Amino acid sequence: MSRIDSLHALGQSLWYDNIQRRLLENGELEKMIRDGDIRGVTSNPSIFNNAIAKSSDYDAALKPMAWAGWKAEDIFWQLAVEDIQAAADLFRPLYDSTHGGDGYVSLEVNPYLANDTVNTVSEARRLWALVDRPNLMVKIPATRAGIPAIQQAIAAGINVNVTLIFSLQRYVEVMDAFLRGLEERVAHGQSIDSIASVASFFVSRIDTKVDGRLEKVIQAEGTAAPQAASLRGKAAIASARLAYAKFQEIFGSDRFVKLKAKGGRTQRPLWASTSTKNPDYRDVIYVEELIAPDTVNTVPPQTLVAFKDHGESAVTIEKDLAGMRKALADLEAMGIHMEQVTDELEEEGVKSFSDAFTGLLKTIDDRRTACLAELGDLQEKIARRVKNLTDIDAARRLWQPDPTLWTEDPAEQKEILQRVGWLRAPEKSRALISQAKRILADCQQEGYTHALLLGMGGSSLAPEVLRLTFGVQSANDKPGLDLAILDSTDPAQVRTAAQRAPLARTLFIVSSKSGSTSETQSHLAFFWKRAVHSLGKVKAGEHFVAITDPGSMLEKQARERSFREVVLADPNVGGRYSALIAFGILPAGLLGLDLDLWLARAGRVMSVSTPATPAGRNPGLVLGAILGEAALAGRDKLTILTDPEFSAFGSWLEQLVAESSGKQGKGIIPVDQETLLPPRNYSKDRLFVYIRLTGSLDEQVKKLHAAGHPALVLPVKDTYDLSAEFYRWEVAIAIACAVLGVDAFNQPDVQDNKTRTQQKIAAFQKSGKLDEGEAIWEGEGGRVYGQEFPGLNGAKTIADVVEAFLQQAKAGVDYVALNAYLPRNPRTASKLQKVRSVLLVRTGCATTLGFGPRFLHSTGQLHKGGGDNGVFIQITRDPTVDFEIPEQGIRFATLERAQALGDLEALRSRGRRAIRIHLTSADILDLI
Ligand SMILES: O=P(O)(O)OC[C@H]1O[C@](O)(CO)[C@@H](O)[C@@H]1O
Ligand SMILES: O=C[C@H](O)[C@H](O)COP(=O)(O)O
Repeated sequence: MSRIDSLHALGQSLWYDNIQRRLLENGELEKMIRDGDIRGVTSNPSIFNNAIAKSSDYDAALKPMAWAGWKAEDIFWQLAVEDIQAAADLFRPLYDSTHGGDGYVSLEVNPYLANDTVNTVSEARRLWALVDRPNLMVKIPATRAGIPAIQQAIAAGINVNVTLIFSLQRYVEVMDAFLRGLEERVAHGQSIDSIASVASFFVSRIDTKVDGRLEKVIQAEGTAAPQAASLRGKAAIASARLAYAKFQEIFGSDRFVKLKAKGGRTQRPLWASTSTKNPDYRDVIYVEELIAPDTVNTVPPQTLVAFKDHGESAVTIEKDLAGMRKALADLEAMGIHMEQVTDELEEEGVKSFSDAFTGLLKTIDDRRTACLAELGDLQEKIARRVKNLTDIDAARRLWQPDPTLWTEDPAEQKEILQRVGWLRAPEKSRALISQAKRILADCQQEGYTHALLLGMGGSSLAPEVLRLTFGVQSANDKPGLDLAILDSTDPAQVRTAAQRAPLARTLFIVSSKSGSTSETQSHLAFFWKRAVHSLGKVKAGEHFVAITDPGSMLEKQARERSFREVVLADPNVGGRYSALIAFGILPAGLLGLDLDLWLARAGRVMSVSTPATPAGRNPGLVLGAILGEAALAGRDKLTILTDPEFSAFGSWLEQLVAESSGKQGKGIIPVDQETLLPPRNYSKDRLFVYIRLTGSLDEQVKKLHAAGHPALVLPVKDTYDLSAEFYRWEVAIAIACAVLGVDAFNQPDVQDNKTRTQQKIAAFQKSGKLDEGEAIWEGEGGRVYGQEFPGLNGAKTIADVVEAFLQQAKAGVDYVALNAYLPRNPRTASKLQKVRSVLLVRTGCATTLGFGPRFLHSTGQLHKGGGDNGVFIQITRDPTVDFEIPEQGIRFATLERAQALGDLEALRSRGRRAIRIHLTSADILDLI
């Protein structure tokens, strides 16, 4: 039997005098409950001050409320209630199994109200309703004004933990108030069997004060000094033991027997303030000396550790009661009057909790102000917008979904009804965990080492972010599969993907919601043929897994070819919102991620994104309000900054933001991976967002703030918070689109590009060549296609062409998009990044970089459907390798070029400023 079990066997429950978000989030509190260490939790304003002011645990939760314009006190109660609810939920099984005997969590009323009966009662009612858990105890101080409040709260059916009890006399009043409350209920025919209460008798503080007085007597070295010395450390235990005797008397009386017959429970004494303050005393003295049936002892962390290590259990409460009485009498005789002592303690107790509360609110207020500064000139707009989103019931309408939140168009409305399944993904996707684990375990056992995911946009971006963020993790004591993605038709890139892993050890994941995406179908054709060729048809199937919507063409193909597994996705989720359903979960599992933790992190954000959450606390809703308002105010270039650990995140976010918002001439332009320059390089069209893990960009972000740029800092704790960010941003974008008045779930301009590409391929299949059109410029190293523009004729070099073309770009309004139909590899990317930085400084415009055809499934929608503020430079080059796409009569290079031509044509059909620069012998760096 553990030391704590022994204590419990004697009738004393140990509660924990501490709460902290970290303990709730990292499973520590849950473990303590499971291990039987604690049977309840108490909090007070000092504990919350300690928890909030001395940690960064609450920063992420505090931000949206600050941005939404909440006051410090409202922020505090929201945070406190969340912790109390979470703890109460963890204790619920204990509460249920003990039929309300234990498993309580206490939350104290506002300490400023300690002398105000009426407001204490209404505060108790407010907290009871707000926390809404049967195992809550509302703490009410046993001040004079508190006594009637206790009675009224009990009569109202509220569980009460009476706090700050120091004197025997007051304790008797507390018990009386409790009984009166029960009696009142009985008189009104109300039940009393579920009402629980404890009376917190504060112990160590009595010794601290009495010992202080004794010390003076000892210092005076008079005749009373030896007796004073012998009385040190006696007053607290004596008072508590006598209090217990009163408890026995009152709860053994006929008065209580009557109530008991109606189901009334005793109001257990709870020994509070039981950490040892004087290091000369045993560190578990206020536990060991007060052990009794029907009691609770609430201990802070250090006392719990000490008791677990060396606490001794025996019923001690009745030990030497006569001696206890004598000790108190001796103190009186010495002029140390307990009534005076306890009056002072009560007053000081109220003051110290009020001071802690004041300090706490001040800390929250400082943090709130700092958060508000991140909004720059958007502050008022955001507060107004969040209020408006509350008024229009945006969260409920998102979850419902009510399509009128986004659109009046009946066809769009119909589609939206099947597009918000992702909201419940953190819960629903739990069903996929065992499947993902099984596939990984089987593959590991069969000697697979690699996976290649074939997919575009929403079907590939999240898996790639996962691979880049987490690397290959270990699962089942072996590495997970080394996953790569292929989302390019560039032949060199197809080759790289094919060469990366030996076919015999590679699992191919064919990922497509629609099942018919042409790039994915081409990749499937290519790799299927290779697999059949080297492994034979039967074995080839074992190397393929499909993730797709039920009934898709891909499902059919996969079944016909006997794929190892066909994972059917939730059809009520659109591609770019699919990171937390099968499209993201299976790859995450194959990489070896801890899927329980992955979904739990997203689940935490989900729990504060529901319609029941106040709008200001909903992290995605507030972020959406900011994104939408910023765009309306001309800050439509969402510039994504991250610490290196999160650097891949932006490529997923690009699609979510651009494809959701970029339509009907509106849109938010995601700017990812742009080199961060000093603030003078930016205009008023920017909204920066910094996903902060280590703070490597703190200094630069500070400078942005100082220069008046809005730059939101979103703190993350570790890489597993990525799932929480996926979820937060999905809500945010859905809300931002509502603010902008666009349908967040369709991509009306993507098809045009596809159709033009298909036409070009059809023409190629007839004539054997692609019609590239007439070059508008031809010179050393390359050719240029598109609409002529001023300055072109005088251009001698490609750099001159670029320079002249970009004369059209308006600083602070336009963005310059570099769209490269080239292999995406580090060398090419770094050259293009260099070009990008030069163009940023030269034009004063935000710059983006996309690789075709990948970006067509990401930012492509915005390029065509968004505002006319894009200036597009396409870059193409003839490939050095090429492969046939089986059964399609074309090669990859032809498909890639047809896509580039279709893209340019689609842009120009909308009057966009766009050229294609075809590099013959010139290098990418020759563009600048
Ligand atoms: O999963 P699928 O159907 O292959 O689609 C891939 C991508 O293509 C689009 O439908 C259009 O670009 C995206 O929305 C989507 O993520
Ligand atoms: O409910 C618990 C009390 O608030 C707590 O035990 C006070 O302890 P202290 O006297 O150590 O502050």
